[in-house]
Amino acid sequence: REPGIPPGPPTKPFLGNILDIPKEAMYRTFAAWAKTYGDIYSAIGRGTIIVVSSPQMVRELLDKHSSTTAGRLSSHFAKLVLDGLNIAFLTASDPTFKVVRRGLQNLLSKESCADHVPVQQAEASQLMYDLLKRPEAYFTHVERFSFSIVLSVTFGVRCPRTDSEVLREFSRFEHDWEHLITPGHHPPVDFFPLLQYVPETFAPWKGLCRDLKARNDKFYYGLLEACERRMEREEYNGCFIENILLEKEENGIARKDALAISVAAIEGGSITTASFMRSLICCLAAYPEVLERAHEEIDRVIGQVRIPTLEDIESLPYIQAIMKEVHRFCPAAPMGLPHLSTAEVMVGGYVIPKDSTIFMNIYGMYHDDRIYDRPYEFRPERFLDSEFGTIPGTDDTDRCHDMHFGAGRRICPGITLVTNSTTTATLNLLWGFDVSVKKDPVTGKDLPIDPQLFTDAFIVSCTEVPVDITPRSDSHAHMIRSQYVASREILKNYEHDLSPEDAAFVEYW
Ligand code: HEM
Repeated sequence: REPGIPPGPPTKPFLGNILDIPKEAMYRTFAAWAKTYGDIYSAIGRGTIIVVSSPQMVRELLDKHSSTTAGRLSSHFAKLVLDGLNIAFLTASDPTFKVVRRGLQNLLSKESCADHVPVQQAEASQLMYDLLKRPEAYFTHVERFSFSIVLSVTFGVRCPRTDSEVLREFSRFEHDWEHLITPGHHPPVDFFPLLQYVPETFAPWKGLCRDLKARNDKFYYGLLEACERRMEREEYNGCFIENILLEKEENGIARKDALAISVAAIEGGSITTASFMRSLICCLAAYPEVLERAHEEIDRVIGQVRIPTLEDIESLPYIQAIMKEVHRFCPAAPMGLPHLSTAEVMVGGYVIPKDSTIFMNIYGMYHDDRIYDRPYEFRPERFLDSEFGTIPGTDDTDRCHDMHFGAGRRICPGITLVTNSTTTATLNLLWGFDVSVKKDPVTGKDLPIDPQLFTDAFIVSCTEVPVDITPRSDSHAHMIRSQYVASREILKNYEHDLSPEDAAFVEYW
């Protein structure tokens, strides 16, 4: 440990804390260490790691010093595979970073997001219809829903089926990419840069990177070219790529940058949105009293004769509390995305050296029992008892509702889009369905589920659990079908050049 840096767990010679940091569920270890070492502590891994574990420290280090803490770690694999196409791996001084961030502002601003609402509502209608038909596949239905929204608003095409080739290809790439960058699966090239020069015979990861790059390019340039071909045929639907290319003289955004902006939205917005919906469904099954109270509120305020829409959330405080509690209980990115300090900074009397990796301990902050009463229980009413769900009397200075979206210059740009998607889907789900744990066919008792068990990935959710998702009545089911029929008018605008299987699906649903 360098002198003056925050304290932390004892280190071993040469290895620092590398052996203490588990590859899986690292956020649980970070949360436990915060109890011993406080709001800001350090660990030694690939260089100095700084972990911030209170809203005040987040404000100090990531917001106030954002000009020096908005870097990202360099990744040799990201350079080889993504070739600058994914903003999450670009450092803030990279010229593409500014262009992509500005483009995302354009695509995801509050005003632009208002234009995306009809697509989100229509996709939520299909999600409800899918849940009516095949509730047991809820895990993949929400994946399709999330992916189709970002695909529609960027490239102007949708994903009608959970088996659509475009989703299969995307998921396969994400899976292989995550495997490639998970520590322990391949030699740590960033740690020992000389490994870059090992001949390919002894470095199978080099071939793998080439293969992944080819697949990634084929996937995204394929979507871009399909959009350009549609534009040549003058089949417009107002998607982001169309707008950028039509106004390229005025906006000066190059084709590759337009692509990078769309890639950012797809990579950032697919799995995260699905993760929220997956955790919501698991928690509703595990806590039936929450669902009962949500039904009571929605029946009282909305009634059973219309399906709620986005604006209705304003008059449904308990459902707002449920949504906040899902983000608290299972934050999709439990450690955010690591930032890198690009100069030395002083915070809280400690030195944060240049090139430190900074993690925001989102999971730890949301599960601190000094701040949240019974943090491991799903209790939406905590957000009715106090604004931030904290124990009354807690010092809420610098606390905000968006902690799970990161901080500083790299804060998630998709907050409005995801809030609109998840709110619409949550309202539709709660209005129309009962969600309960499946029963054991022999004993008739609920099958055991554990909402504390999260998927093992960088973006997490509650795990897939055996649930029954059933319409609340025949009348609810009938209205869900009618809403889907009506939404077909909107969805059709995004159904160009479908594969024969997708075309058959949208015709004979
Ligand atoms: C539940 C949903 C979501 C959660 C919890 C979430 C969370 C986060 C977090 C924690 C970060 C890292 C912020 C930081 O470095 O401080 C991030 C970055 C990012 N998110 Fe989200 N996000 C969600 C949805 C979305 C959506 C819908 C989009 C786009 C349509 C999106 C696009 C991005 C992008 C492009 C970045 C990288 C920003 C950068 O590196 O400058 N996210 N998100």
